[in-house]
Amino acid sequence: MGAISGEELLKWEKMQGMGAREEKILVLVRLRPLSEREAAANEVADWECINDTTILYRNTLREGSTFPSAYSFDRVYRGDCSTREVYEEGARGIALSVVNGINSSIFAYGQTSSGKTYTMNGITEQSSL
Ligand SMILES: Nc1ncnc2c1ncn2[C@@H]1O[C@H](COP(=O)(O)OP(=O)(O)OP(=O)(O)O)[C@@H](O)[C@H]1O
Repeated sequence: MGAISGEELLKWEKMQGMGAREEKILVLVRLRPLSEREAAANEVADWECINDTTILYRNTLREGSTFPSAYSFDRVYRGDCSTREVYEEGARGIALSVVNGINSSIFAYGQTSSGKTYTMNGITEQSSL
């Protein structure tokens, strides 16, 4: 993994808004692309990433639900983002902060098949490169 540089720490603090000393929890959301099976069944994604921090939820199941809801997070990764990008921007700083003696943890939360294992295995592989 290597040591964390001052530049990386600054970038990490910037991502957290007011700075790492004030913000304790960072919430990153990664959307996964539709699987081949879902695409073959003409399913559509209810979630859409509209910028780096906001996702829209369109409830296609509920009739009369025409207005999408917007949710903001510290960082949102769209379905075509690579695991490398998620690692570099979202996880590397946290992993390396441990080397600097900062207690940190990364955990994945989401419904079944949302990509927790894929992402956590992927960032672990990236960190060992
Ligand atoms: N970003 C992605 N790009 C491509 N495929 C993905 C991505 N995320 C997940 N997948 C694929 O989607 C499927 C479900 O992912 P995964 O097993 O990681 O989900 P999970 O959240 O760990 O599920 P569970 O809670 O059931 O263990 C897998 O086949 C995985 O390869």
